[in-house]
Amino acid sequence: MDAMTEKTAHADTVEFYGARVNSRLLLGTAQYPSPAILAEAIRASGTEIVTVSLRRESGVAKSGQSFWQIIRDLGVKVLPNTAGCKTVKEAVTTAEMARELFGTPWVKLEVIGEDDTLQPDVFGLVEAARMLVRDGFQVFPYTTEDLVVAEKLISAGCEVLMPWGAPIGSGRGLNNPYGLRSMRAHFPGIPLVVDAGVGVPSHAAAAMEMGYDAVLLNTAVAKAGDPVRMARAFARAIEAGREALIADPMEVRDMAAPSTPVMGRAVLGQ
Ligand SMILES: CC(=O)[C@@H](O)[C@H](O)COP(=O)(O)O
Repeated sequence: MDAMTEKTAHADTVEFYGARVNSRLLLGTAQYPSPAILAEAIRASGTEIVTVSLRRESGVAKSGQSFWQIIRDLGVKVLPNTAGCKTVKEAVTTAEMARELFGTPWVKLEVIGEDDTLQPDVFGLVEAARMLVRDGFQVFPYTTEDLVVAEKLISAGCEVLMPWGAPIGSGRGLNNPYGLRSMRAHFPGIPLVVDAGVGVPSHAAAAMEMGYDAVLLNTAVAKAGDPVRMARAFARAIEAGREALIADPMEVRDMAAPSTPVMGRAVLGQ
């Protein structure tokens, strides 16, 4: 990389609702073996935004306190989520409580429509997004790669979209690369974040190579044998994928093209 490209890559930040961050990795905070490992994984990931479930906070009062202290000490931005909410009413109420508790207008909006896949109820999602935006929230909707739904979310006032890679916790990676590519092409100016289902760093790198602005993940780091090392691996993969995109990858071709040009003919064995 020449000095100029290096400078450009380093100045490469991303903006969500006017907040500019350097790291394109957003990290979930559930299911870590211990609060200490969670803190170390957050540090190793270099993330500047962590997503936090209100249910977890209010459910476990005591560990909730130390958890909140850890997040505060790390100085990262908090993106409260409505994880596990299945109705519009539940999601909106959870978002309102989260705003009060965490003091941020940001909300990662999940309205879950189905238990086996935990896929979004996109009808409820659009309705809840509309209500929350009207109420002053800055909504990060967990959605599918459906372009019609995406248009409706944008009309509702969402300035970021978070299509799923695969079902939450599945680790399957990018189930529908075609759909995700179409979405990127269709919304060139909207920050797009692949959220959920990412299993290994190469999945995250692939999302970045497609032109996604960031990746949100939780289980792949929290459930790794060594979450701290895995957090670091994801950070590097996301940087590599982003750098590759900026570097403008070669065209894919069907036929071979010799990478070593041959001039003349070698005369051997005489
Ligand atoms: C923490 C959170 O917001 C999850 O609901 C998110 O969608 C991440 O999913 P994975 O755990 O599959 O990475």
